[in-house]
Amino acid sequence: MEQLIPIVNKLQDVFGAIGQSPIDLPQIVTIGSQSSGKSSVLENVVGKGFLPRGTGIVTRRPLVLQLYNTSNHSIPTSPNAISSSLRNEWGEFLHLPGEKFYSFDEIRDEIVRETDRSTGRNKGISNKSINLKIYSPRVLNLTLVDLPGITKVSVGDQPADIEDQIREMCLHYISNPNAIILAVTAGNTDLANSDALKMARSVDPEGNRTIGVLTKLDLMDPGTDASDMLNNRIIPLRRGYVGVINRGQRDISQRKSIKEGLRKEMEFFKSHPAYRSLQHRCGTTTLAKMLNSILMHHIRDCLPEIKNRITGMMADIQQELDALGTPTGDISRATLGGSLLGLLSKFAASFGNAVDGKGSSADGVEMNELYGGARISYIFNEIFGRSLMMIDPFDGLTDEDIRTAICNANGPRPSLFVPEISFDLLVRRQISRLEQPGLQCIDLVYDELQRMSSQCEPTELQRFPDLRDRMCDTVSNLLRRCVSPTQMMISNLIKVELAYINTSHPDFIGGSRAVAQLMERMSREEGVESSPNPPAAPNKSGDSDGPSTPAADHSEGDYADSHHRGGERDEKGGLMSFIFGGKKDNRRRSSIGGMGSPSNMVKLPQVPDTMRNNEMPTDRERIETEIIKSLIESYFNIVRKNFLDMVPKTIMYFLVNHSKDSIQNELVSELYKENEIADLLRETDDVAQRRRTCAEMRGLLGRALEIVNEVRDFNTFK
Ligand SMILES: Nc1nc2c(ncn2[C@@H]2O[C@H](COP(=O)(O)OP(=O)(O)OP(=O)(O)O)[C@@H](O)[C@H]2O)c(=O)[nH]1
Repeated sequence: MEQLIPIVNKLQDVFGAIGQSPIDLPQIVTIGSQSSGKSSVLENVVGKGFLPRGTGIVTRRPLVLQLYNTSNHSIPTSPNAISSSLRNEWGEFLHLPGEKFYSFDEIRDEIVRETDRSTGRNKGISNKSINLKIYSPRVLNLTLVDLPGITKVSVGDQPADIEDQIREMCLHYISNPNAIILAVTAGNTDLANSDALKMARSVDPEGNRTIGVLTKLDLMDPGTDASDMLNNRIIPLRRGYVGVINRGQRDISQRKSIKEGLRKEMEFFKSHPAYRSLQHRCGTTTLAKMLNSILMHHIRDCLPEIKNRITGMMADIQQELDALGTPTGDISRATLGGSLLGLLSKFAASFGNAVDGKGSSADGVEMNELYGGARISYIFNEIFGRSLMMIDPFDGLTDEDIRTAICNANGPRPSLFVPEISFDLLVRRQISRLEQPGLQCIDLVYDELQRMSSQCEPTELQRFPDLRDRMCDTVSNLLRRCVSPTQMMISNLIKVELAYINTSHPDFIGGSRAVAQLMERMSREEGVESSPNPPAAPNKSGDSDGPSTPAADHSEGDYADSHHRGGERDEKGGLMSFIFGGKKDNRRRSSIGGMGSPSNMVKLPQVPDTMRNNEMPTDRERIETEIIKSLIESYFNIVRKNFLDMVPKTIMYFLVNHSKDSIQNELVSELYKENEIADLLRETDDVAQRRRTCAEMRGLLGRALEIVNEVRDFNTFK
């Protein structure tokens, strides 16, 4: 194992430095029959005697042993860890946090105590693991698992199904594909009946991660030996078998060291006639080498992926270093001027491209969502356009308001015709309502341009916060300056509309056609209801379902036709004579008549401060209201259509195109000033620091690649 320690340490160091997770080495798990020597094998592999051993069932809970190498890199210890150079090896139990065990005898005692704590003293078992961490400069970062021995007959407090319970426990650990299975069988027992081998085969049928370990070869009957087994002849395993001799119970009682045990083991195999020719299959050192080799192959299998990660990181760092460029302090004034111009042009160009839809955003959003000019188009069509079409031509205008406006336009005497002045007044009021959405649309596009400008910042700009701030200010000022004329133009669009209500617009319904339509509708309704009465007031928005475009309602042909037809209807009288005096308004008359005969002295009521029509509208008033409404709707639709067309054009001309076309000149005239260039292109300390960190990181990654290559070419058996 010792050979691997420096290599793995080097890799771990490099990974620690570059912030990557270390290689996940396989766990080594021992399984085997009771007293076959599992704990002894593990101890020898680790090189430390700290596991309880003895006859009968000793390991009664899984022991998960995590080894941490403490040689020269960060140690995962508790906060009050003492890193004494004298006491540089210690153990810590999960169930005793913060307590350090510097003596391995004490560790062994604590394992016994903790086993008894949950299983009792009478040979009970438990699948609750004991977790022990060993910190040492002489170990690999490995996890080893010692499991209770497989037994068939329950004794003491053991449950009747002890065999099944232990089997389940073992299967849990050896099923992990990252586990190397040490299937321990005592040499002096029958290999064909080895529980360990049977169990290992059930989870690793190919034998890729199983090593057969034969213990107690020193206890075999004289004249017998394990050469057939070691030669892989009895139950063949892909990785074969290793024969070992652990310290016997007497050696342990006499406190013989592991080192002494290993020496005795070597002597035994060298002097034994059957094993002399099987040295490559004998001894704890051979087992350690096999483990080494497996670990090394595992590490090598991980290397291509690690290498990929490192080269990927290197490319990123190089890219960042390129973006950070040369320190500006080292650059001549003339070159600095060129760099500044370059940055300004790059920004202006990418802003222009973003507006025109030619560029791509720095953060690559163009595949997932709309970007740049496309967002402006969305604002025009989806936000402004849709909202405008949603406006009801009679928004904020009730039939009652219209009636009052008609009365007011009439003045002291009722008019003979539908008073035009009330249409003029009301339609202006409705047209004014369009201004606000137009102005809001400017704000939306303004925000969008601001957003685009921040997305267009070249990455190099991050180095120069002063320049970045000044560029932001310049762009913001430019955009702000463009906003006022745009607002003024949008307001003017409304003013222009209000300046002249063009009732001879070809799309306008006109008075005659409005009347004609109403007549048509009334006669239709009369026909249906066979009612002699004039129709009740239709709903607020006339008889259309909602706002509709004038073009859809009345084509030019319709218009001419309607004039004609309207004229015909006029001559026929009917409704027109009803409106303009042909028919008597009975209700009004009776109401006036109700004011009493001159013979009675009537006291007039007081004149109220605020006067409104409080009677129900007369039929004539209802009809007048309907006519005014269809005039308003028709004219409003004409203006809305104009506005829908003109607002985007105005915003594009005064705000978007103007800022796009003048951004480069603006930036240069504001920021390219001989005496300010050096200040603008001064890097902040953290940029310099970042460049240093990147350079260091690049060095580290280079070193990591070297190490990875070294490990790849390393020969474990040299
Ligand atoms: N002579 C000799 N004794 C051994 C050998 N291996 C183990 N022993 C002894 O066998 C007994 C059992 O050894 P352990 O290592 O505790 O066996 P285990 O498989 O861990 O035992 P459980 O955990 O109780 O199943 C101990 O007394 C060891 O000293 C060996 O190779 N030769």
